[in-house]
Amino acid sequence: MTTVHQHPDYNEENQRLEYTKRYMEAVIKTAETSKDNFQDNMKAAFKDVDSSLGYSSLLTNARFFDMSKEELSSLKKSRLKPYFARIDFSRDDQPAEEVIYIGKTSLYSRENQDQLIVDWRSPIANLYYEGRLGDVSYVSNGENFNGELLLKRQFMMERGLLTEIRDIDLTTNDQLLQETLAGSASNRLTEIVSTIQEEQNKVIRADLNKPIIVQGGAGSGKTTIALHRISYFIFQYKENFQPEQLMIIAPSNLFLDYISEALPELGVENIKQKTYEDYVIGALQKENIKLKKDDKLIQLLEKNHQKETVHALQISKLKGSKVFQTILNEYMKEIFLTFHPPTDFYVDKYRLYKSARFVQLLEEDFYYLPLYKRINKLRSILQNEIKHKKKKMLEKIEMFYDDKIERALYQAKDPVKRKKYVSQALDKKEARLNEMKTAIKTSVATYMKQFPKKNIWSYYKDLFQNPQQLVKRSHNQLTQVEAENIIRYQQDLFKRRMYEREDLALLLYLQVHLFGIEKEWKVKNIVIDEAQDYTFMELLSLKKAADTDMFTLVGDLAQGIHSYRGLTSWEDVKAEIFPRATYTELQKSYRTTVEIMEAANHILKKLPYTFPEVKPVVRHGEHPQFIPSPEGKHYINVLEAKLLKVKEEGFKTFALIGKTMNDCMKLYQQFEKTGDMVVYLLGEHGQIPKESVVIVPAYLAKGLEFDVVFIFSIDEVFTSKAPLEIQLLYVAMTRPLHRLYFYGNKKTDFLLEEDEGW
Ligand SMILES: Nc1ncnc2c1ncn2[C@@H]1O[C@H](COP(=O)(O)OP(=O)(O)OP(=O)(O)O)[C@@H](O)[C@H]1O
Repeated sequence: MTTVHQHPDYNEENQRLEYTKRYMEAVIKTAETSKDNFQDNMKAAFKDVDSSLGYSSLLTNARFFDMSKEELSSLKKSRLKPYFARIDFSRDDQPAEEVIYIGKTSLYSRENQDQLIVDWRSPIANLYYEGRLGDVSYVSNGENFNGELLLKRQFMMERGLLTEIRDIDLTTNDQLLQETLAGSASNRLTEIVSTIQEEQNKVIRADLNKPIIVQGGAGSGKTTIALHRISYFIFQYKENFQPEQLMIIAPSNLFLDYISEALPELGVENIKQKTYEDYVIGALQKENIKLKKDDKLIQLLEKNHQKETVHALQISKLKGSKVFQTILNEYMKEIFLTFHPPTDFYVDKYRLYKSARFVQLLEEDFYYLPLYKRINKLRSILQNEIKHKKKKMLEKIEMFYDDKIERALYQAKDPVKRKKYVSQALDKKEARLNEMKTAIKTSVATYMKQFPKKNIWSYYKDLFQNPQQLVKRSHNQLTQVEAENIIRYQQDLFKRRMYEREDLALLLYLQVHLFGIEKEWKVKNIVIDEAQDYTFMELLSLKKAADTDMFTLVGDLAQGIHSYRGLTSWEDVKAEIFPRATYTELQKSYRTTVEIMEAANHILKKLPYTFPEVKPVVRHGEHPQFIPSPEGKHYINVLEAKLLKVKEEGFKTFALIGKTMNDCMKLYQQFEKTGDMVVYLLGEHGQIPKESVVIVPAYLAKGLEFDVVFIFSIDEVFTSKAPLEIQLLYVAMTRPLHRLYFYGNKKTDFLLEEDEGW
């Protein structure tokens, strides 16, 4: 094996690294103290360096020394590994070749603005991810630059020292990737900037002004690249957007906790992170909403699930489907009609506004506003109108009576009569003026009173009153029976003052169109992980609420365990919600070994419909293994013995995955009773403890990964009768990085064939 010192350029690279580290130190120190100290800090950093190397030429005054807190913090983080790659690029239009060092953050020379380290997100760094040696090009600020890529080099470093230099030529496959993947999961996602693959890079850097939908197999890096795309977005648009204007929506708080570790590394920790429920509850400003437990999946997994469950699932599917878009749109048309005034607007006897004009403003001019906001606008328009005409209207009355009085004064001969007439006219004038003043004060309020004043909750309840009406609103897409079922189901919920998850999207859709939502819930860019688990209506209402179509949707239909309500294809989402979206598929998987992925692919074939096979990057490991488990106390002993063994092998994270939470609780209790090991039972809201053994049901393990996974069965077995169970098993089998064990009574409990050799 060659050592790093044997690389022909070792000395040059080592010096470069030393120089960069020292320069970084001086910059960091200066940023932390005062910019006037830069020279002194530079002197201190290079004090023991041979002056013949020419570093003294750097000791000129810093012409530019501004650094944001974020820049300083990322610079500090990359002290021990300032860069991970170098490319040499000879641009066609320039005589000298450029030597570019690529790192997680950029570093400029304060003296001449040279880039000592180029950020991985910058345009030229794209050559590292996409370029092969030879003719290449890259685009920066819309301009194309052609040239030749002469060198592509990777650096391994430990504690700031070079441990390996690797030159990538046309034939070497990506060893760095292989090595990275062979490492252990510290239970969390990390950044992968040095090993991003070409197909992944395309997603990360895909047009930032367009939505993107990524269908990617298990372990293809969807979560990881979605986070890198945000990081890339922030880098490109840091001048225009605050991180708070970006948002990640993830399936559970557990999942948010899981990804949270990768966020600071990527400089995106300040973005909004929410579950869908939390987002909607926040946007509706209804913290105390009583949400029914979202347990339809769990009920479906129970051995003898009831007819009601099937019924409830059908309702979920309908409520999430685009049929409800039609229903809600029709419903809103009806609501709008209740705001068409039957009469013109009068103040006293004066007609100030025609109802037709009112309707025109409502339906056309203020079309962009939510209904109740339009009504507020119209109220102000009427008030304004009065304000402008008030004086004139009062004057008209005054003039009318003054005129009368004057005529009486000149024309009436009899002084008594005249006096009486004038005094009556004066009284009348006074009375009319008072009437007018009252009308001026009250007419807007009176006029507005004819419109309904309801809140979102009563609108929502009114939607589910009459089955025929619901069928009609659905343009006959719902049958009478379906409509009756939905209404019965909803009224039962309303009686208990409850809502369920599927109501949230519909409520949000109505809220956006009728009342609008506060600005803080509008964002510029949204990333949705596990997007296959969302319904059509959820995605649609989110787009409307956030007021952007700039979505990055990543998901895997093969893992669609919520497909009873969620998506079974991306078609409608692309065609009807995100027509501008680019669609990409990722079929290569980076998480697990060939052996485990093959076994998982084999299980997926049992589904009645097909998904393209996921291809693992070539990394071999042990075959998955079935371990027959004895009954009773022994069960835990055997499991613990195996856990200890794999721990000794150096693996760090372990999950015991069961089919249901019930089975997980049973295993957990057995551990508590008879086991010696500390294990954690993961729930929806938990956090994932580091370097420990966790017990988790398969549906919650979705999206997570562990070094070693045991899929166990105590009372619950996987059957191939329902696609859901096959998908759930597939999800569980694609969680491990290195090892997979099945732990139960018989192989067939995990849909494995008895005669399979393992
Ligand atoms: N280019 C890469 N270099 C190194 N590691 C990678 C790369 N791409 C993905 N990985 C690793 O592969 C694993 C799977 O990635 P990730 O969890 O993002 O996949 P996913 O597509 O979201 O998976 P799933 O759908 O199964 O949850 C992670 O450990 C990630 O760090």
